[in-house]
Amino acid sequence: MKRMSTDDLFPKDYSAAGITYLPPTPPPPPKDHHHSTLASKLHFPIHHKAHGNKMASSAATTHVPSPQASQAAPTSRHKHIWVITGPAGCGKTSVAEYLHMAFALPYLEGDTFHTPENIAKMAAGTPLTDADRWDWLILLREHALHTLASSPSGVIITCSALKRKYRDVLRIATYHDPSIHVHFVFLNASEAVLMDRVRGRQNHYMKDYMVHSQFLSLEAPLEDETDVLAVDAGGASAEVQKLAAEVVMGVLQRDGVVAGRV
Ligand SMILES: Nc1ncnc2c1ncn2[C@@H]1O[C@H](COP(=O)(O)OP(=O)(O)O)[C@@H](O)[C@H]1O
Ligand SMILES: O=C(O)[C@H](O)[C@@H](O)[C@H](O)[C@H](O)COP(=O)(O)O
Repeated sequence: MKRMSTDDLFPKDYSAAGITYLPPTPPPPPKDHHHSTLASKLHFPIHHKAHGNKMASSAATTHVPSPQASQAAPTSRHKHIWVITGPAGCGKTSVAEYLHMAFALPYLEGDTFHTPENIAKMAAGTPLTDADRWDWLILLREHALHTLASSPSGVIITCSALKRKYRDVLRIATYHDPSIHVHFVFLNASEAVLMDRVRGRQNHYMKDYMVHSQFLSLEAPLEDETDVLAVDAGGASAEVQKLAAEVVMGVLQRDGVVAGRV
């Protein structure tokens, strides 16, 4: 694998490094059906939509900025790294694009930080090993930190972060600056649901038969991972996006955020 230079880590031209700043278009309307089965491995309260669920009823009252009206980003006491996590097909990209618009925060797409070797491996149907993932995770963490320098209120990144030790690599971001807070928005849905979604996705190197390997690797977050915000990702895109935005907004409100114009 190619060794990283400082220029690779902190390039002048972000687009060349795969950093995605999406254009200001609203997310597409929902086009799918609700599936409610949850991964049995999860040890956490999960944020559901508001149907007789205690967690959801408080979330339902949280005001979330609409994606079309997000010019004024909320200001925060802390620098937040929002890691949108979960196995392939759980909706990381879809949720990250929504949060990017809703909160006017930069967004780094984790898939674009893989080496060509890793992409070729996954495209050929071979799951990555721990050794394949370390440099990817570190690169993503360093880019998130670099992005915070110009966007101090926060940055959104997508990263499957399937194992606890991978999440720990991202948590090291807080060593650099105690005002940095890392949050994992864990999108929780069943293997069958994700298989269906990945099967329906076009032009992506990750094929549906890779979903099983992702679940074999998955170490769903434990209760002591207090920086995890678990969201029921089994529903339609619009529902999942809204639940994710609500948990983010909940943190920002607790953080004493001054809400921007919404
Ligand atoms: N909640 C959802 N319900 C149905 N389809 C979804 C949902 N979220 C995303 N999708 C679709 O499923 C596929 C995988 O979603 P994506 O956001 O790329 O997941 P990930 O980034 O986690 O691999 C895409 O085709 C996307 O449009
Ligand atoms: O969109 C997807 O299908 C996923 O995001 C997928 O690409 C993936 O999860 C990785 O980036 C591979 O790395 P891991 O094997 O560590 O998940």
